[in-house]
Amino acid sequence: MPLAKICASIAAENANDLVAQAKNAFDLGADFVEARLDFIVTPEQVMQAADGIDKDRAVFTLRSKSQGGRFSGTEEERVRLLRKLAEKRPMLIDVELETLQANDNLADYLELASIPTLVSWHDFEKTPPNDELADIIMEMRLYSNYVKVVTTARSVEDSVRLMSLYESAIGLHPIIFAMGEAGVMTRVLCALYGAPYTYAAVEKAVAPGQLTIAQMKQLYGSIRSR
Ligand SMILES: O=C1C[C@@](O)(C(=O)O)C[C@@H](O)[C@@H]1O
Repeated sequence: MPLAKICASIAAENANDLVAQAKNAFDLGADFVEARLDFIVTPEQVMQAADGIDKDRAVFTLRSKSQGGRFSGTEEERVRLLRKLAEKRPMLIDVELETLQANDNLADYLELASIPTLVSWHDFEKTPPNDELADIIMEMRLYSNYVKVVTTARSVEDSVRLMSLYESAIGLHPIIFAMGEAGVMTRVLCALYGAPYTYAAVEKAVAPGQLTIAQMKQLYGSIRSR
């Protein structure tokens, strides 16, 4: 049994490239792919990309600019598109906590239709105190039992402290780790703390500190072989 599952983040500007990159990621040994659909330029291409990849092994993400994403349309358009993507029933649909809080209709639909939803929250500057992060997790709990909290580690201390947040997320399939150089250890360790998978890059990092699929496999492989 591999020690950890790997989810490759795929970012491309059109459907064909995204589908090709997803195939490449699976060939390289990724267990899952995260389709960063917010990098795609038109809504038609977003839906075409969603149709082109193996949705049972895919996380669909349409990240807002306010949470570090690239989606260039209006918030109404993004929410409408999220709903259409959810109707495709991917393995998980990633929706930011603030999006669920601001859009009852979307939240109700995801719940009533039992769409597996990964509630996410990101901080691209720092790692707030753990009690603040625990409060965020409490709010996430209202929407799903899949949660993701991604912060930015400014120091190794931030990373070490962040790992104890797993205690506040029992039963929530938590994915908790930190971006940045000082956070790389958390990307590797999260699997040992019970995260269902860790994110990796195919080649180019989609977020600060992302390792490649090959690096992750090398690290986990050598833990296993001892
Ligand atoms: O939330 C995350 C994690 C991530 O930001 C990372 O740091 O690996 C990459 C994003 O694509 C994904 O949605």
